[in-house]
Amino acid sequence: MIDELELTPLQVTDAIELEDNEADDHFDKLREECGVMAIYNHPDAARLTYWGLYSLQHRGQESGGIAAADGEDIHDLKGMGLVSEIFTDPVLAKLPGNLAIGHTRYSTTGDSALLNAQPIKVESTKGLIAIAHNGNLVNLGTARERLERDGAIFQTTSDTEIIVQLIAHSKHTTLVDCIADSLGQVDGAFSIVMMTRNRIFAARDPHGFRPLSMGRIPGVDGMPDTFVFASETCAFDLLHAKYERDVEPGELVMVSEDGVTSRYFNREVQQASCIFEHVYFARPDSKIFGRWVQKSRDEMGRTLARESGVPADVIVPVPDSGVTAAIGYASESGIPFNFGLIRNHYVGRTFIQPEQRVRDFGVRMKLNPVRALLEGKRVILIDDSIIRGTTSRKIVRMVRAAGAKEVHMRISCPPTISPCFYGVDTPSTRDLIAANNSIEQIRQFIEADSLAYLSLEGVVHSCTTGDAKPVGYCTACYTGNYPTQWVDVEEILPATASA
Ligand SMILES: O=P(O)(O)OC[C@H]1O[C@H](OP(=O)(O)OP(=O)(O)O)[C@H](O)[C@@H]1O
Ligand SMILES: NC(=O)CC[C@H](N)C(=O)O
Ligand code: SF4
Ligand SMILES: [Mg+2]
Repeated sequence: MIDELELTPLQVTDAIELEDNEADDHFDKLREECGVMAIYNHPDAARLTYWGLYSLQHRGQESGGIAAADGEDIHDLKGMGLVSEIFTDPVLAKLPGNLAIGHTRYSTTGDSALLNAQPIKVESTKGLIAIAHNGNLVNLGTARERLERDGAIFQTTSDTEIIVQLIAHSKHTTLVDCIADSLGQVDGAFSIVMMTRNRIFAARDPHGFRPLSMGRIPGVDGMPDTFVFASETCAFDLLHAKYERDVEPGELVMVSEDGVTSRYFNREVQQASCIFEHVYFARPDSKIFGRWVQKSRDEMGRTLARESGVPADVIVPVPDSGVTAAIGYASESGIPFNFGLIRNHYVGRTFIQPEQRVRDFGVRMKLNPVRALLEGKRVILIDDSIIRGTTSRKIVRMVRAAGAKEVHMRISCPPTISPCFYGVDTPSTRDLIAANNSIEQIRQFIEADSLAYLSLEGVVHSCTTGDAKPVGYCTACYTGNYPTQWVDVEEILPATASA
């Protein structure tokens, strides 16, 4: 990892002869989101937050931070890079207190810079407030201008600070009213955790785009329980915290000396949780939106096998995100599953940070074929998504070069035709291969023998089947039907419009 970070872009590009448009591939990536974490009432709150962030590292690798409160003050520490690179024992010792919140970031609004790292701490007339946010606010221009006219001085260029500035400028008398009032004024996606010197708040936007769960660690020897909030429940397991429930869409939860209280700041809109969390972002060992991700992905694979099965000798996942769907596909089809592509786990994503002009020859470095499993075989490759198609193209070539007789590509979600404005950094419409090409054209481009995607009905079925109360999902990246009114017109113009 250290060696990679020390490579300059010049050294990387000089050393490798790039094929096709490999040089641009880091822009093809589906960028992750952010992970948030909060602990109430634990003598080692910062350390528990650190462990939680470790489990949420897949949601953002650009920067991380922890703020802790000891009843008197809020201390915070933030840095660029992975949580393991930022937080050591001496660093954690500088974060005393029983309350803490933490964040791991992949930027969606504002540069990837220390300035925009979270938690963001603001001193206001209501006291010190720190916030950590997963999601992306839309239609910010007017709110920011209005706040600036009212005398707000922004410390960052991220969307998240709007929320704390709205709280700081709210005319309500109690802090909880100020928070509820402010959350009612912003549009878009937010799963947030906030803290003051002695309270923790957790809230989700009314559509419930991003996940946020609440758990509890039972107190020992008659001590009070510890409350935990995390983007994904995989963060609870390491802390021996028990999942209690989700923070509901439009809900604001407060934990204080008086216990847990809750109120709704908006119950007017329909739930539209991000279906792509189930497809790609969240870990399969997490329960999000009240449902195990593993269960959804397995069913995506099974449904894909039923919808577009093809005779083959082996099912090969594109690791890591394609693995669970491939297991489902293999069980349903009866075709053996095997790891025909091996992932090098030491290729970290710090290597492809957006503002570094580091050119990505990452696919060949990250994935390598297992010739012994592929030679002479009819192979079905399972991946979760195709964005520009350049990665799939390289993988298909790689598998064929390793001796595969046929290569069939199956994708465990529908074609991605529209960008996301709610916290997932997909490219604009003109760069999404499926927005500008037919499935047959994409098949030709990636050089597969056949290509099929899971249907929209199939993905929704996979994320709801067996649930007593199925949640409503946002599927806008497959349909273009956005749950909020605001979209960036430039971003949704088709490729032909820019020609
Ligand atoms: O259109 P493409 O350029 O082919 O992009 C899509 C690929 O990128 C993502 O994986 P990623 O490499 O981010 O890694 P992961 O699956 O290990 O999370 C996604 O899961 C696809 O594999
Ligand atoms: N990906 C995210 O959830 C990012 C949160 C916030 N919009 C930021 O850019 O910092
Ligand atoms: S547009 Fe796609 S990625 Fe964005 S919130 Fe909706 S389903 Fe998720
Ligand atoms: Mg992948």
